[in-house]
This record gives sequence, structure tokens and C-alpha cells, in this order.
Amino acid sequence: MIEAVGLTKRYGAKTAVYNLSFQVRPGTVTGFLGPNGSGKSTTMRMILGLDAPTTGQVTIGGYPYRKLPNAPRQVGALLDAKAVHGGRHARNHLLCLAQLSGIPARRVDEVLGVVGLQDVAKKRSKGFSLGMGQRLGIAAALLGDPQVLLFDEPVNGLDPEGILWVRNLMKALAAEGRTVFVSSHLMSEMALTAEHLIVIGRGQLLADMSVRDFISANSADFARVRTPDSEPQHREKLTAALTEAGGQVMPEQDGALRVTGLPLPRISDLAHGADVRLWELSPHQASLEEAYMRMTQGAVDYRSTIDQRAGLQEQLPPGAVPQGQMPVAGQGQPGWYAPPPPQQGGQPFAMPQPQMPQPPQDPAGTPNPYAGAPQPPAAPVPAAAPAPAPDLTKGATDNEDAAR
Ligand SMILES: Nc1ncnc2c1ncn2[C@@H]1O[C@H](COP(=O)(O)OP(=O)(O)OP(=O)(O)O)[C@@H](O)[C@H]1O
Repeated sequence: MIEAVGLTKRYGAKTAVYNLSFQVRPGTVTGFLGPNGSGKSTTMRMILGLDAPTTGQVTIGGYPYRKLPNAPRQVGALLDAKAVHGGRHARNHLLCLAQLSGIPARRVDEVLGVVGLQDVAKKRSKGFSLGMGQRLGIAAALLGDPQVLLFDEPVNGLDPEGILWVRNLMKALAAEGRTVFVSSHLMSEMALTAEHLIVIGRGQLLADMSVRDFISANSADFARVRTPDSEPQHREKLTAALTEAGGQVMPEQDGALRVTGLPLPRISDLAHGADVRLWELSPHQASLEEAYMRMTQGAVDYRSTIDQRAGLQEQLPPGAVPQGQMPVAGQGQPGWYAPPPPQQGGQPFAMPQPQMPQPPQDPAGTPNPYAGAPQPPAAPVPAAAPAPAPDLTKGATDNEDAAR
């Protein structure tokens, strides 16, 4: 098991991770999600002893990585697939790693077979495609047959067959009782691979819960209702009946209606009562991607100004708030991505809290640099000229970082 308690990392004045506490348990794939720059890689580096926490601690099986007996046999990681000596053959690269860790050479051939690189084992890795490089990185992570595995964006650059392979590999490793911690920006993939999620935004914990709970906590189910295309007046009649009964009705682009706040049998009864025929009445649940976007929209550092100004962004569903704004309980259209009311202390999303040791309130005795970040702004910001996300870290701005 991986356990972080009050983990904080500052780079000078920049706070990359703040007071992060979570556990990654064996036997399931745990997804690690967060917008760009939210601190995922920094957290993974601290887990692996590559960066020292400013305060707090993170352990694997009860030990900090650097004190873990025979660490390469216990923990495997893919952090940066490009971090390979390009002039070496794939097999030689793995052999070097194996020798450093006292792993027998036959294991190198085993893992080359597992990742499907046996035919290119004698090729120099500088000629490898992005996907082949990922496979080589995964082979290196598997070398010590470790119980704990960390993968930072493992499907980066993989084709659909490769993505499916990684998904099955992660699940198989977890099914063997291993601890599998994997970051990804591919939500659809994460929904298929992970059972549990840890979501961070601006270095802080936003959610620690199952994928199922995460989706239901950050989205609302809805019904799609469709009347015959040739009878637009019936669509209007049904809209009126549903609205009068307390439902929220929004038109979809294809002419159907999105209805929230009413159960399906009630919608059917209301349609029958209004003498309106239905061509479709179907239940829908938001995707992990929608739920994730909903939760993290207030914690995104890097956002294009061009597509916002040009109105190119996908239209937000009713009830969802424009980017940069957090929802306000009781406002907007309830039932449509309607969030639970903000919690005391500024936590905007209700989430089941696992029993974890409580980290020190503020280990360094300095104020929380993110305090107030999730609070809703006082006034709505027009979509055409959104306010930039405030740089709450008071350090080098993210734009400066990005420009480097
Ligand atoms: N060595 C460093 N020195 C200064 N700032 C750093 C350093 N490493 C990371 N940061 C900053 O810390 C923040 C978190 O970075 P990190 O790479 O951990 O985010 P991430 O969630 O992995 O991002 P991405 O999804 O884009 O990979 C960023 O603002 C980054 O600029």
C-alpha cells in the first residue's frame, strides 16, 4: 500500500503539492487524475524518493522509498518513457537495470515478451516509436516483479491495440493483488481501467473515491425524450407538461429533450396525460469525463483564451457553470450536474472521507496558498471574457513555467 500523509512540496515560492493525504490500496487499479500542472508527477516523484517532500511523508508498505529494503524488487515505475539511453539496444537497457538491482538476465527476456518487444530486442531504442518507448518503459517497471507499480501516463502514444493491452495488463496486475497507481488524461480509458480514483487540483485533494461514486457525486442522471419529428407542437406541449410537473427540460441538438428532476415512469405518465406520443424515453448517466470536467473546472491552470473567445467550446449543459466559476448551491438548474452544497471549510464537493491519519494542519506554519481557491466568485464572469484563473501560489506564474 502507498500512503501519503500531509504531503507538501514547494519549489521556491511555487507550491506544487499541498497537504495531500491518501492511500493507494492493493488489489485494484487506482487512477490518479488532475489537470495539467496539478502536481501528479511531483507526487509520483515523491512516492519514488526522487523528490523530497517539503513537509509530510509518503510511504510504501510503511517505509519511505529510500528506506525500503530491496526497493527495485518491490516497486516498479514508468515515469518518463523517453528517459532511456537511446544508443543502447532495448535488451541491453533492461539488462543494465536488471544488473543494478540483482535481477537475473532471464527476467529481461521474460518482460520483453510480456510487452511484445521480443522481436526488436536488439534494436537501439532511439529508433523506437513513442508507443514502443512506452512498452520499453513498462518492461522496465515490471523487471523486478514488484508488488507496487506506478505508471505516469502509460498509454501516451499507444495505438488502440496498445491501449487495450495496457488496460488489460493493469487490471491483471491488480487482480494478482498488486498495488497499481496510474495517472492518465484519457478519461474514457480511465473509466474502463480504474476502480478507484484520486483526483487532485492545484496540488490539493479533490476526491478519493470509487469511479462509480465519483460519477454519481459529480453529475446527475437525465432522461432523453423524443417526440415524433413531424409533430413539433407535441414537443412544446410535452415541454410545458414536464416543466409544470417540476422537471427541467433542455433541447438537445438532434431535437430530443434532456429532462432532469423527474423519474422515467413519471415522464411517461405525463406524456400519456398530455396525449403526446414518444419515440424515445431513455435513461442516461454522465460519463467520467463529464464528471471530471465538472469537478476540476475551478482548478484548471492552463486554458486557451482563443477557443473561449471564439465560442468554440462545447456548450455547457444547463446547470453547469462557466469555466473558472464554482457552482453555488441553490442556483442554476437543480438536477443538472447539480453539485452537493459546499461543505463547511470550503470543500466544494461532498465525498466519503476514508479513515486516514490526519496530517498536521499546516506543517510549515504558513497559510494554505490555495485557501479559498474552490470558492465561487462573487459575480458571474461573462463567457466571452473569462477571468484568468488566479495564480494563488504567488510564485513563478504557470505561464512563465510554460514559456521556459
Ligand atoms: N522542478 C520544479 N521546479 C519548479 N516547479 C516545478 C518543478 N516541478 C514541477 N513544478 C511545478 O509544479 C507544478 C506541478 O507540476 P507537475 O509536473 O507535478 O504537474 P502534473 O499534474 O504532473 O502536470 P501534467 O499533467 O501536465 O503532467 C507545476 O506548476 C510545475 O510547473
